[in-house]
Amino acid sequence: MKTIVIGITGGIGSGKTTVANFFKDLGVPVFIADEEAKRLMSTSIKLKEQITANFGSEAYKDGQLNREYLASKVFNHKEALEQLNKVVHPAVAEAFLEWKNKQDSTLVAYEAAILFEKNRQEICDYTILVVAPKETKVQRIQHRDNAKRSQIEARMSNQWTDERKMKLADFIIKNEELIKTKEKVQDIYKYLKNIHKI
Ligand SMILES: CC(C)(COP(=O)(O)OP(=O)(O)OC[C@H]1O[C@@H](n2cnc3c(N)ncnc32)[C@H](O)[C@@H]1O)[C@@H](O)C(=O)NCCC(=O)NCCS
Ligand SMILES: Nc1ncnc2c1ncn2[C@@H]1O[C@H](COP(=O)(O)OP(=O)(O)OP(=O)(O)O)[C@@H](O)[C@H]1O
Repeated sequence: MKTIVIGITGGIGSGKTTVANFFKDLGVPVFIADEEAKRLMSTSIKLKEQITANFGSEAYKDGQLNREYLASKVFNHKEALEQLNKVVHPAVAEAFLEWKNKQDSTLVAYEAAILFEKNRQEICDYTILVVAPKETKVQRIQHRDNAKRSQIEARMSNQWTDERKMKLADFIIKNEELIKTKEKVQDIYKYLKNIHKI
């Protein structure tokens, strides 16, 4: 039977992982691209070599991915970010396909910050865009990661605006009140189960 892929995306701090976790609670297996990217960047010899060649040996500290260093190199330099995306994204895409084939579920979810930007909706049957006001997103990330506003805004500037992404999404979740977000996830889940007779 065909596996139905729900793509979950949204800007930094919108609440993608929160939405993905609500799907997980309903039994939907979730692939988190950010996490898989970091796992591969820490374990794949080929990726490690490519990243070190492009960004220098500081990209790894004691064998571990130096996230702060890489973030400082890429989020204010479009070409550097493109360079990193070019080596990491194909590896993540391959890992997703392998993962998908192993799932014993008709519905699976693919959560990624960068989805429409890289035309990854092509691998999804449905897409969900998670949105929240800019100030809310900044405050969530400041609170969660103790990040500076300038660092958050640098990442935002490498992502499409919500308005641009809204035109492409099948479902939009306005993630403000958590209980409403949870209900919306349940509604989408029921709708998909119903139309696919799962
Ligand atoms: C530079 C890195 C090491 C910084 O790691 P860090 O733990 O600080 O951030 P993390 O990966 O958890 O991402 C947090 C948020 O940053 C933003 N972000 C991450 N990667 C990108 C990107 N390529 N383009 C735009 N925004 C991005 C997203 O909003 C994301 O949700 C990491 O973001 C990275 O390797 N990014 C490039 C690979 C990538 O695109 N990963 C995302 C999914 S494939
Ligand atoms: N509706 C909400 N109300 C209050 N806090 C929320 C809500 N949604 C998410 N949060 C909190 O905001 C932070 C960011 O949420 P989450 O990690 O789900 O976002 P994300 O889009 O996956 O972030 P990132 O882009 O950094 O990966 C988390 O600390 C989360 O607990």
